[in-house]
Amino acid sequence: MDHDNETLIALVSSLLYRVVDHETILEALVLSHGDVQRAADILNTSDGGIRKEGKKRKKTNLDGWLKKPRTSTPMEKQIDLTRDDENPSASGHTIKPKSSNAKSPSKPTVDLMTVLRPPPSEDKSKRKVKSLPPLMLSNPSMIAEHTPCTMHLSILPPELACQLFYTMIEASKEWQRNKWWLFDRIVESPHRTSFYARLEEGDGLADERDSAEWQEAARFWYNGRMTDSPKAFPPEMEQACKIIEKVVNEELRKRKRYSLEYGGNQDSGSGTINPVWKANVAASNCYEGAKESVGFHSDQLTYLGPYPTIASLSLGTTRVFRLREVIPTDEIDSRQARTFNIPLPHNSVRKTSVIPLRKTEPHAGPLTIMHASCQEKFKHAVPPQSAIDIFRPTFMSSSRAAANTEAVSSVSQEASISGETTAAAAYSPSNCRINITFRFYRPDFRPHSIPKCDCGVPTILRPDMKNRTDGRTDRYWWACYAGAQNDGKGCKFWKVMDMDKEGRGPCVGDYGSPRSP
Ligand SMILES: O=C(O)CCC(=O)C(=O)O
Ligand SMILES: [Fe+2]
Repeated sequence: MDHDNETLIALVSSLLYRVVDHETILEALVLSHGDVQRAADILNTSDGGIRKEGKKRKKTNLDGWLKKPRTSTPMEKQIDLTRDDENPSASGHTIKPKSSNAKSPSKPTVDLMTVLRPPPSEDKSKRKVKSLPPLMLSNPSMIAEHTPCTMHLSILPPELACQLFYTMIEASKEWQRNKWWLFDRIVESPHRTSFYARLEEGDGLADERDSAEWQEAARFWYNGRMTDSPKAFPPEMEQACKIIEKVVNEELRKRKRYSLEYGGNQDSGSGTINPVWKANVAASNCYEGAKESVGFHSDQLTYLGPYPTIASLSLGTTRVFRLREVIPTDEIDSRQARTFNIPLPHNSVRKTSVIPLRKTEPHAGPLTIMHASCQEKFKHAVPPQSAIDIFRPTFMSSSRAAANTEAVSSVSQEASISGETTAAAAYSPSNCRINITFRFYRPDFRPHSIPKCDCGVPTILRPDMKNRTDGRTDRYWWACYAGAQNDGKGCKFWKVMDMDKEGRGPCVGDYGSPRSP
Protein backbone atom coordinates (compact mmCIF):
# COMPACT_ATOMS: atom_id res chain seq x y z
CA MET A 1 0.00 0.00 0.00
CA ASP A 2 1.56 3.27 -0.97
CA HIS A 3 -0.68 5.64 0.95
CA ASP A 4 0.66 5.97 4.41
CA ASN A 5 -1.75 6.09 7.27
CA GLU A 6 -4.82 5.29 5.27
CA THR A 7 -7.19 2.48 5.82
CA LEU A 8 -8.13 0.01 3.16
CA ILE A 9 -11.77 0.77 3.46
CA ALA A 10 -11.28 4.47 3.31
CA LEU A 11 -9.12 4.06 0.24
CA VAL A 12 -11.72 1.99 -1.57
CA SER A 13 -14.39 4.43 -0.50
CA SER A 14 -12.42 7.32 -1.95
CA LEU A 15 -12.54 5.66 -5.37
CA LEU A 16 -16.27 5.05 -5.32
CA TYR A 17 -18.89 7.18 -6.94
CA ARG A 18 -21.50 6.66 -4.29
CA VAL A 19 -21.80 5.69 -0.68
CA VAL A 20 -21.38 1.93 -0.29
CA ASP A 21 -21.79 0.18 3.00
CA HIS A 22 -18.93 -1.17 5.08
CA GLU A 23 -19.80 -4.83 4.57
CA THR A 24 -19.99 -4.54 0.80
CA ILE A 25 -16.60 -2.86 0.61
CA LEU A 26 -15.10 -5.59 2.74
CA GLU A 27 -16.57 -8.18 0.42
CA ALA A 28 -15.06 -6.44 -2.55
CA LEU A 29 -11.70 -6.30 -0.79
CA VAL A 30 -11.87 -10.01 -0.11
CA LEU A 31 -12.76 -10.74 -3.72
CA SER A 32 -9.92 -8.60 -4.96
CA HIS A 33 -7.40 -10.04 -2.49
CA GLY A 34 -6.85 -6.71 -0.87
CA ASP A 35 -6.28 -4.79 -4.09
CA VAL A 36 -7.88 -1.43 -3.39
CA GLN A 37 -8.24 -0.39 -7.01
CA ARG A 38 -9.71 -3.70 -8.06
CA ALA A 39 -12.17 -3.60 -5.16
CA ALA A 40 -13.29 -0.14 -6.21
CA ASP A 41 -13.61 -1.28 -9.82
CA ILE A 42 -15.80 -4.20 -8.77
CA LEU A 43 -18.08 -1.89 -6.82
CA ASN A 44 -18.20 0.83 -9.45
CA THR A 45 -18.93 -1.53 -12.31
CA SER A 46 -21.32 -3.83 -10.49
CA ASP A 47 -23.78 -1.08 -9.67
CA GLY A 48 -22.87 -1.21 -6.04
CA GLY A 49 -23.60 -4.88 -5.60
CA ILE A 50 -21.35 -7.92 -5.63
CA ARG A 51 -21.98 -11.11 -7.51
CA LYS A 52 -23.45 -14.07 -5.68
CA GLU A 53 -20.27 -16.12 -5.67
CA GLY A 54 -18.65 -13.26 -3.81
CA LYS A 55 -21.35 -13.33 -1.17
CA LYS A 56 -20.88 -17.04 -0.66
CA ARG A 57 -17.21 -16.62 -0.03
CA LYS A 58 -17.73 -13.75 2.30
CA LYS A 59 -18.06 -15.58 5.56
CA THR A 60 -14.93 -17.62 5.45
CA ASN A 61 -12.77 -15.04 3.79
CA LEU A 62 -13.86 -12.13 5.89
CA ASP A 63 -12.70 -14.01 8.93
CA GLY A 64 -9.30 -14.05 7.39
CA TRP A 65 -9.39 -10.28 7.10
CA LEU A 66 -10.75 -9.43 10.46
CA LYS A 67 -8.75 -9.64 13.58
CA LYS A 68 -10.47 -10.97 16.66
CA PRO A 69 -13.17 -8.44 17.48
CA ARG A 70 -12.32 -6.07 20.21
CA THR A 71 -15.09 -5.95 22.73
CA SER A 72 -16.11 -2.54 23.95
CA THR A 73 -13.92 0.16 22.54
CA PRO A 74 -14.88 3.46 24.16
CA MET A 75 -17.23 5.49 22.03
CA GLU A 76 -15.29 8.67 22.74
CA LYS A 77 -12.44 7.43 20.60
CA GLN A 78 -13.17 8.74 17.16
CA ILE A 79 -11.32 7.49 14.17
CA ASP A 80 -8.82 9.95 12.86
CA LEU A 81 -8.55 9.20 9.19
CA THR A 82 -6.00 10.81 6.99
CA ARG A 83 -8.20 10.78 3.96
CA ASP A 84 -11.42 12.60 3.62
CA ASP A 85 -13.23 12.12 0.44
CA GLU A 86 -16.02 13.75 2.36
CA ASN A 87 -13.65 16.56 3.11
CA PRO A 88 -15.89 19.59 3.35
CA SER A 89 -13.11 21.76 2.09
CA ALA A 90 -13.51 19.82 -1.08
CA SER A 91 -16.54 21.98 -1.87
CA GLY A 92 -20.11 22.11 -0.77
CA HIS A 93 -21.77 19.56 1.33
CA THR A 94 -25.07 17.94 1.01
CA ILE A 95 -26.11 16.58 4.30
CA LYS A 96 -29.07 17.40 6.45
CA PRO A 97 -28.44 16.70 10.08
CA LYS A 98 -30.78 14.34 11.80
CA SER A 99 -29.98 16.22 14.94
CA SER A 100 -27.67 19.06 15.79
CA ASN A 101 -24.60 16.91 15.47
CA ALA A 102 -23.47 13.45 14.45
CA LYS A 103 -25.24 10.99 16.71
CA SER A 104 -23.77 8.05 18.54
CA PRO A 105 -23.17 5.08 16.34
CA SER A 106 -25.06 1.91 17.08
CA LYS A 107 -21.76 0.05 17.32
CA PRO A 108 -18.80 1.16 19.39
CA THR A 109 -16.32 3.30 17.51
CA VAL A 110 -13.09 1.55 16.74
CA ASP A 111 -10.00 2.40 14.86
CA LEU A 112 -10.25 0.59 11.55
CA MET A 113 -6.54 -0.11 11.58
CA THR A 114 -6.99 -2.11 14.75
CA VAL A 115 -9.70 -4.19 13.10
CA LEU A 116 -8.15 -4.88 9.74
CA ARG A 117 -5.04 -6.83 8.96
CA PRO A 118 -2.77 -5.48 6.26
CA PRO A 119 -3.66 -6.69 2.77
CA PRO A 120 -2.05 -9.89 1.51
CA SER A 121 1.10 -8.83 -0.27
CA GLU A 122 0.60 -8.50 -3.97
CA ASP A 123 2.33 -10.92 -6.30
CA LYS A 124 4.32 -8.37 -8.26
CA SER A 125 5.33 -10.89 -10.91
CA LYS A 126 1.67 -11.11 -11.96
CA ARG A 127 1.35 -7.41 -12.53
CA LYS A 128 1.11 -6.54 -16.19
CA VAL A 129 2.36 -2.99 -15.87
CA LYS A 130 5.47 -1.86 -14.11
CA SER A 131 4.82 0.35 -11.13
CA LEU A 132 6.47 3.73 -11.12
CA PRO A 133 8.35 5.15 -8.16
CA PRO A 134 7.08 8.44 -6.74
CA LEU A 135 8.50 11.50 -8.45
CA MET A 136 9.49 14.71 -6.71
CA LEU A 137 8.44 17.75 -8.70
CA SER A 138 10.76 20.42 -7.43
CA ASN A 139 10.17 23.27 -9.85
CA PRO A 140 7.33 24.83 -11.83
CA SER A 141 8.31 23.36 -15.17
CA MET A 142 8.30 19.81 -13.82
CA ILE A 143 4.92 20.45 -12.23
CA ALA A 144 3.46 21.75 -15.48
CA GLU A 145 4.96 18.82 -17.40
CA HIS A 146 3.53 16.06 -15.22
CA THR A 147 0.30 17.41 -13.78
CA PRO A 148 -2.62 19.69 -14.64
CA CYS A 149 -1.23 22.18 -12.12
CA THR A 150 0.96 25.25 -12.28
CA MET A 151 3.13 26.63 -9.53
CA HIS A 152 3.59 30.35 -9.02
CA LEU A 153 6.51 31.55 -6.96
CA SER A 154 6.49 34.20 -4.28
CA ILE A 155 3.19 35.47 -5.49
CA LEU A 156 2.41 37.82 -2.63
CA PRO A 157 4.54 40.65 -1.31
CA PRO A 158 6.40 38.99 1.61
CA GLU A 159 4.86 41.30 4.17
CA LEU A 160 1.32 40.56 3.02
CA ALA A 161 2.06 36.82 3.03
CA CYS A 162 3.22 37.00 6.65
CA GLN A 163 0.32 39.15 7.75
CA LEU A 164 -2.18 36.86 6.10
CA PHE A 165 -0.49 33.89 7.78
CA TYR A 166 -0.86 35.45 11.22
CA THR A 167 -4.43 36.57 10.60
CA MET A 168 -5.38 33.04 9.64
CA ILE A 169 -3.48 31.47 12.53
CA GLU A 170 -5.41 33.69 14.89
CA ALA A 171 -8.71 32.86 13.16
CA SER A 172 -7.89 29.15 13.11
CA LYS A 173 -8.38 28.91 16.85
CA GLU A 174 -12.11 28.90 16.05
CA TRP A 175 -11.94 26.50 13.13
CA GLN A 176 -13.30 23.00 13.42
CA ARG A 177 -12.30 19.48 12.64
CA ASN A 178 -14.90 18.10 10.30
CA LYS A 179 -16.74 15.04 11.41
CA TRP A 180 -18.72 12.73 9.24
CA TRP A 181 -20.03 9.23 9.13
CA LEU A 182 -18.07 6.56 7.37
CA PHE A 183 -20.11 3.38 7.39
CA ASP A 184 -21.20 3.07 11.00
CA ARG A 185 -18.50 5.14 12.60
CA ILE A 186 -17.84 8.82 13.12
CA VAL A 187 -14.58 9.92 11.59
CA GLU A 188 -12.80 13.19 12.11
CA SER A 189 -10.58 15.09 9.70
CA PRO A 190 -6.98 15.32 10.91
CA HIS A 191 -6.77 19.09 10.43
CA ARG A 192 -8.93 22.13 11.15
CA THR A 193 -10.87 23.92 8.49
CA SER A 194 -13.12 26.89 7.81
CA PHE A 195 -15.13 28.42 5.00
CA TYR A 196 -15.11 32.00 3.77
CA ALA A 197 -17.48 33.76 1.41
CA ARG A 198 -16.52 36.89 -0.44
CA LEU A 199 -19.30 39.32 0.25
CA GLU A 200 -17.96 42.44 -1.35
CA GLU A 201 -20.06 44.44 -3.80
CA GLY A 202 -19.95 43.20 -7.38
CA ASP A 203 -18.98 39.64 -6.55
CA GLY A 204 -22.47 38.29 -6.89
CA LEU A 205 -22.74 37.22 -3.28
CA ALA A 206 -23.55 40.53 -1.74
CA ASP A 207 -27.30 40.78 -2.09
CA GLU A 208 -29.66 39.21 0.40
CA ARG A 209 -30.80 36.28 -1.71
CA ASP A 210 -27.25 35.41 -2.70
CA SER A 211 -26.07 35.68 0.80
CA ALA A 212 -28.78 33.31 2.09
CA GLU A 213 -28.00 30.81 -0.66
CA TRP A 214 -24.32 30.75 0.01
CA GLN A 215 -24.88 30.39 3.69
CA GLU A 216 -26.76 27.24 2.84
CA ALA A 217 -23.79 26.08 0.80
CA ALA A 218 -21.48 26.83 3.69
CA ARG A 219 -23.69 24.77 5.96
CA PHE A 220 -23.26 21.82 3.69
CA TRP A 221 -19.58 22.54 3.67
CA TYR A 222 -19.53 21.48 7.28
CA ASN A 223 -20.98 18.07 6.51
CA GLY A 224 -24.49 19.22 7.19
CA ARG A 225 -23.89 20.30 10.73
CA MET A 226 -25.51 23.58 11.65
CA THR A 227 -22.80 26.19 11.68
CA ASP A 228 -22.49 29.93 11.76
CA SER A 229 -22.70 31.91 8.55
CA PRO A 230 -19.57 31.80 6.43
CA LYS A 231 -17.03 34.36 7.45
CA ALA A 232 -16.24 37.30 5.22
CA PHE A 233 -12.77 37.48 3.68
CA PRO A 234 -10.48 39.34 6.10
CA PRO A 235 -8.76 42.37 4.49
CA GLU A 236 -5.45 40.54 3.93
CA MET A 237 -7.27 37.66 2.25
CA GLU A 238 -9.11 40.12 0.02
CA GLN A 239 -5.81 41.75 -0.97
CA ALA A 240 -4.22 38.38 -1.69
CA CYS A 241 -7.28 37.26 -3.62
CA LYS A 242 -7.07 40.20 -6.02
CA ILE A 243 -3.46 39.33 -6.82
CA ILE A 244 -4.29 35.65 -7.22
CA GLU A 245 -7.27 36.31 -9.49
CA LYS A 246 -5.04 38.16 -11.91
CA VAL A 247 -2.58 35.28 -12.07
CA VAL A 248 -5.35 32.70 -12.50
CA ASN A 249 -7.04 34.63 -15.30
CA GLU A 250 -3.70 35.14 -17.08
CA GLU A 251 -3.13 31.38 -16.87
CA LEU A 252 -6.64 30.65 -18.16
CA ARG A 253 -6.04 32.83 -21.19
CA LYS A 254 -2.93 30.78 -22.02
CA ARG A 255 -4.50 27.37 -21.58
CA LYS A 256 -6.70 25.29 -23.82
CA ARG A 257 -10.14 25.19 -22.30
CA TYR A 258 -12.41 22.20 -21.75
CA SER A 259 -15.88 22.35 -23.25
CA LEU A 260 -17.64 21.94 -19.92
CA GLU A 261 -15.72 24.72 -18.19
CA TYR A 262 -17.73 27.78 -17.29
CA GLY A 263 -18.15 29.95 -20.38
CA GLY A 264 -19.75 33.10 -19.03
CA ASN A 265 -18.57 36.49 -20.19
CA GLN A 266 -18.41 36.01 -23.91
CA ASP A 267 -17.26 39.04 -25.80
CA SER A 268 -20.23 39.85 -28.04
CA GLY A 269 -18.02 41.52 -30.65
CA SER A 270 -15.25 39.00 -31.16
CA GLY A 271 -17.13 35.95 -29.84
CA THR A 272 -14.17 35.04 -27.67
CA ILE A 273 -14.62 34.21 -24.03
CA ASN A 274 -12.84 36.33 -21.51
CA PRO A 275 -12.11 34.01 -18.68
CA VAL A 276 -13.81 35.31 -15.57
CA TRP A 277 -12.42 33.32 -12.76
CA LYS A 278 -13.67 35.21 -9.76
CA ALA A 279 -12.99 33.70 -6.37
CA ASN A 280 -16.29 33.98 -4.53
CA VAL A 281 -15.51 31.51 -1.75
CA ALA A 282 -12.43 30.14 -0.03
CA ALA A 283 -11.79 27.14 2.14
CA SER A 284 -8.98 27.37 4.60
CA ASN A 285 -7.10 24.58 6.34
CA CYS A 286 -4.69 24.67 9.24
CA TYR A 287 -2.24 21.79 9.69
CA GLU A 288 -0.56 21.84 13.09
CA GLY A 289 2.64 19.88 13.41
CA ALA A 290 3.93 17.18 11.11
CA LYS A 291 1.14 14.67 11.57
CA GLU A 292 -1.89 16.70 10.58
CA SER A 293 -2.88 15.95 7.04
CA VAL A 294 -5.56 15.53 4.44
CA GLY A 295 -5.92 12.20 2.66
CA PHE A 296 -6.34 11.54 -1.03
CA HIS A 297 -9.48 13.07 -2.43
CA SER A 298 -10.70 15.13 -5.32
CA ASP A 299 -12.66 18.24 -4.52
CA GLN A 300 -16.40 17.87 -4.63
CA LEU A 301 -17.86 19.53 -7.68
CA THR A 302 -21.36 20.25 -6.38
CA TYR A 303 -21.08 24.05 -6.64
CA LEU A 304 -17.87 24.24 -8.69
CA GLY A 305 -19.25 22.37 -11.68
CA PRO A 306 -17.17 20.36 -14.16
CA TYR A 307 -13.53 21.19 -14.87
CA PRO A 308 -13.07 23.80 -12.15
CA THR A 309 -9.95 25.86 -11.53
CA ILE A 310 -8.88 26.05 -7.88
CA ALA A 311 -6.09 28.29 -6.61
CA SER A 312 -4.36 26.99 -3.50
CA LEU A 313 -2.12 29.26 -1.43
CA SER A 314 0.43 27.89 1.06
CA LEU A 315 1.65 29.85 4.05
CA GLY A 316 3.81 28.83 6.97
CA THR A 317 5.83 25.70 7.37
CA THR A 318 6.69 23.63 4.31
CA ARG A 319 4.51 20.64 3.58
CA VAL A 320 4.31 18.23 0.68
CA PHE A 321 1.37 18.35 -1.71
CA ARG A 322 0.82 14.92 -3.25
CA LEU A 323 -0.95 14.16 -6.52
CA ARG A 324 -1.87 10.84 -8.03
CA GLU A 325 -3.66 10.18 -11.27
CA VAL A 326 -6.74 7.95 -11.38
CA ILE A 327 -6.09 5.68 -14.34
CA PRO A 328 -9.18 5.19 -16.55
CA THR A 329 -10.49 1.64 -16.67
CA ASP A 330 -9.55 1.14 -20.32
CA GLU A 331 -5.91 2.03 -19.62
CA ILE A 332 -5.50 0.07 -16.44
CA ASP A 333 -3.62 -2.75 -18.17
CA SER A 334 -1.33 -0.45 -20.06
CA ARG A 335 -0.08 2.06 -17.51
CA GLN A 336 0.26 2.69 -13.81
CA ALA A 337 -0.52 5.78 -11.85
CA ARG A 338 2.41 7.69 -10.50
CA THR A 339 2.57 9.60 -7.25
CA PHE A 340 3.95 13.12 -7.52
CA ASN A 341 5.27 14.99 -4.50
CA ILE A 342 5.48 18.76 -4.54
CA PRO A 343 7.12 20.59 -1.61
CA LEU A 344 5.24 23.78 -0.75
CA PRO A 345 7.24 26.34 1.22
CA HIS A 346 5.79 29.59 2.45
CA ASN A 347 5.66 32.52 0.08
CA SER A 348 8.72 34.26 1.43
CA VAL A 349 10.90 31.44 2.70
CA ARG A 350 13.96 30.92 0.59
CA LYS A 351 15.38 27.53 1.34
CA THR A 352 13.87 25.43 4.10
CA SER A 353 12.08 22.39 2.83
CA VAL A 354 11.45 18.90 4.10
CA ILE A 355 12.81 17.53 0.90
CA PRO A 356 15.62 19.86 -0.10
CA LEU A 357 15.18 21.54 -3.44
CA ARG A 358 18.02 21.56 -5.88
CA LYS A 359 20.34 24.46 -5.22
CA THR A 360 20.28 25.77 -8.75
CA GLU A 361 16.52 26.06 -8.83
CA PRO A 362 14.33 28.71 -7.35
CA HIS A 363 12.33 27.68 -4.33
CA ALA A 364 8.96 26.20 -5.15
CA GLY A 365 6.17 28.69 -4.92
CA PRO A 366 3.27 29.07 -2.64
CA LEU A 367 0.40 29.22 -5.14
CA THR A 368 -0.60 25.98 -6.79
CA ILE A 369 -3.29 26.32 -9.39
CA MET A 370 -5.21 23.10 -9.87
CA HIS A 371 -6.37 23.63 -13.42
CA ALA A 372 -9.35 22.16 -15.23
CA SER A 373 -9.24 18.34 -15.24
CA CYS A 374 -7.22 18.08 -12.01
CA GLN A 375 -10.35 17.13 -10.04
CA GLU A 376 -11.46 14.74 -12.78
CA LYS A 377 -8.13 13.00 -13.38
CA PHE A 378 -6.14 13.27 -10.16
CA LYS A 379 -6.56 12.92 -6.43
CA HIS A 380 -4.57 15.11 -4.10
CA ALA A 381 -3.42 14.90 -0.50
CA VAL A 382 -1.18 16.51 2.11
CA PRO A 383 0.34 13.45 3.79
CA PRO A 384 1.58 13.27 7.37
CA GLN A 385 5.34 13.59 7.72
CA SER A 386 7.85 12.39 10.27
CA ALA A 387 9.17 15.92 10.80
CA ILE A 388 8.77 19.46 9.55
CA ASP A 389 10.93 22.55 9.42
CA ILE A 390 10.28 25.46 11.70
CA PHE A 391 8.75 28.41 9.92
CA ARG A 392 10.51 31.67 10.67
CA PRO A 393 8.58 34.51 9.07
CA THR A 394 10.60 37.36 7.65
CA PHE A 395 7.90 39.90 8.52
CA MET A 396 5.34 40.14 11.20
CA SER A 397 3.20 42.83 12.63
CA SER A 398 4.72 44.42 15.68
CA SER A 399 1.88 43.33 17.95
CA ARG A 400 2.62 39.74 17.07
CA ALA A 401 6.38 39.99 17.10
CA ALA A 402 6.92 39.45 20.82
CA ALA A 403 4.63 36.44 21.09
CA ASN A 404 6.10 34.84 18.05
CA THR A 405 9.72 35.35 19.08
CA GLU A 406 8.92 33.50 22.27
CA ALA A 407 7.23 30.66 20.42
CA VAL A 408 9.99 30.32 17.86
CA SER A 409 12.76 30.26 20.43
CA SER A 410 11.07 27.57 22.51
CA VAL A 411 10.51 25.48 19.41
CA SER A 412 14.11 26.03 18.32
CA GLN A 413 15.37 24.74 21.62
CA GLU A 414 13.26 21.65 21.31
CA ALA A 415 14.26 21.17 17.73
CA SER A 416 17.95 21.50 18.48
CA ILE A 417 17.67 18.78 21.08
CA SER A 418 15.66 16.32 19.06
CA GLY A 419 16.66 17.30 15.55
CA GLU A 420 13.03 17.76 14.64
CA THR A 421 9.90 19.36 15.93
CA THR A 422 8.23 17.62 18.81
CA ALA A 423 4.72 17.22 20.11
CA ALA A 424 5.34 20.01 22.61
CA ALA A 425 5.98 22.37 19.73
CA ALA A 426 2.90 21.28 17.83
CA TYR A 427 0.80 24.29 18.71
CA SER A 428 3.19 27.02 17.79
CA PRO A 429 2.49 29.05 14.63
CA SER A 430 6.03 28.19 13.54
CA ASN A 431 4.84 24.61 13.33
CA CYS A 432 1.73 25.31 11.25
CA ARG A 433 0.83 25.43 7.63
CA ILE A 434 -2.12 27.52 6.50
CA ASN A 435 -3.68 26.65 3.18
CA ILE A 436 -6.29 28.78 1.48
CA THR A 437 -8.06 27.38 -1.56
CA PHE A 438 -9.76 30.14 -3.54
CA ARG A 439 -12.70 28.82 -5.51
CA PHE A 440 -15.18 30.03 -8.08
CA TYR A 441 -18.65 28.71 -7.34
CA ARG A 442 -20.39 28.76 -10.69
CA PRO A 443 -23.56 30.81 -11.10
CA ASP A 444 -25.15 27.85 -12.92
CA PHE A 445 -24.49 25.53 -9.95
CA ARG A 446 -26.11 27.64 -7.28
CA PRO A 447 -27.45 25.86 -4.21
CA HIS A 448 -31.11 26.11 -5.28
CA SER A 449 -30.30 24.27 -8.53
CA ILE A 450 -28.75 21.23 -6.88
CA PRO A 451 -31.01 18.13 -7.09
CA LYS A 452 -32.20 16.68 -3.82
CA CYS A 453 -32.08 12.97 -3.09
CA ASP A 454 -34.82 10.82 -1.55
CA CYS A 455 -33.55 11.78 1.90
CA GLY A 456 -34.55 15.34 0.96
CA VAL A 457 -31.06 16.77 1.05
CA PRO A 458 -28.90 18.16 -1.76
CA THR A 459 -26.88 15.60 -3.67
CA ILE A 460 -23.15 15.64 -4.36
CA LEU A 461 -21.71 15.99 -7.87
CA ARG A 462 -19.03 13.45 -8.74
CA PRO A 463 -17.09 12.95 -11.97
CA ASP A 464 -16.81 9.56 -13.65
CA MET A 465 -13.06 9.43 -13.11
CA LYS A 466 -12.67 5.93 -14.45
CA ASN A 467 -14.30 6.49 -17.83
CA ARG A 468 -13.07 9.67 -19.36
CA THR A 469 -13.94 10.67 -22.87
CA ASP A 470 -13.19 13.88 -24.68
CA GLY A 471 -13.68 16.61 -22.11
CA ARG A 472 -17.06 17.39 -23.65
CA THR A 473 -19.19 14.32 -23.05
CA ASP A 474 -17.60 13.22 -19.80
CA ARG A 475 -20.10 12.00 -17.28
CA TYR A 476 -20.92 13.41 -13.87
CA TRP A 477 -23.35 12.04 -11.33
CA TRP A 478 -25.60 13.48 -8.72
CA ALA A 479 -25.52 11.05 -5.82
CA CYS A 480 -26.98 10.85 -2.33
CA TYR A 481 -24.54 11.98 0.28
CA ALA A 482 -26.79 11.92 3.29
CA GLY A 483 -24.88 9.02 4.80
CA ALA A 484 -22.04 11.28 5.86
CA GLN A 485 -24.16 12.84 8.62
CA ASN A 486 -27.42 10.99 8.78
CA ASP A 487 -26.24 8.28 11.17
CA GLY A 488 -24.42 6.81 8.21
CA LYS A 489 -27.68 6.16 6.37
CA GLY A 490 -28.30 7.36 2.85
CA CYS A 491 -30.58 6.44 -0.04
CA LYS A 492 -29.78 4.99 -3.44
CA PHE A 493 -30.38 8.24 -5.32
CA TRP A 494 -28.10 8.52 -8.30
CA LYS A 495 -28.55 10.24 -11.65
CA VAL A 496 -26.40 11.41 -14.50
CA MET A 497 -26.04 15.17 -14.71
CA ASP A 498 -27.49 16.61 -17.90
CA MET A 499 -26.23 20.15 -18.52
CA ASP A 500 -28.89 20.98 -21.12
CA LYS A 501 -31.90 19.47 -19.40
CA GLU A 502 -30.90 21.01 -16.11
CA GLY A 503 -30.51 24.38 -17.79
CA ARG A 504 -26.89 24.87 -16.85
CA GLY A 505 -24.28 26.85 -18.68
CA PRO A 506 -23.05 28.69 -20.59
CA CYS A 507 -20.06 26.42 -21.01
CA VAL A 508 -16.96 27.08 -23.08
CA GLY A 509 -18.15 24.47 -25.61
CA ASP A 510 -21.47 26.23 -26.17
CA TYR A 511 -19.75 28.81 -28.33
CA GLY A 512 -17.99 26.32 -30.54
CA SER A 513 -14.75 27.34 -28.85
CA PRO A 514 -11.95 24.84 -28.37
CA ARG A 515 -13.72 21.62 -27.55
CA SER A 516 -11.13 19.85 -25.56
CA PRO A 517 -7.40 19.96 -25.11
O1 LIG B 1 -3.77 21.93 2.07
C1 LIG B 1 -3.75 21.71 0.88
O2 LIG B 1 -2.83 22.08 0.14
C2 LIG B 1 -4.89 20.94 0.23
C3 LIG B 1 -6.23 21.26 0.78
C4 LIG B 1 -7.31 20.58 0.04
O3 LIG B 1 -7.08 19.69 -0.72
C5 LIG B 1 -8.69 21.01 0.19
O4 LIG B 1 -8.97 21.91 0.99
O5 LIG B 1 -9.53 20.46 -0.51
FE1 LIG C 1 -8.75 19.31 -1.99
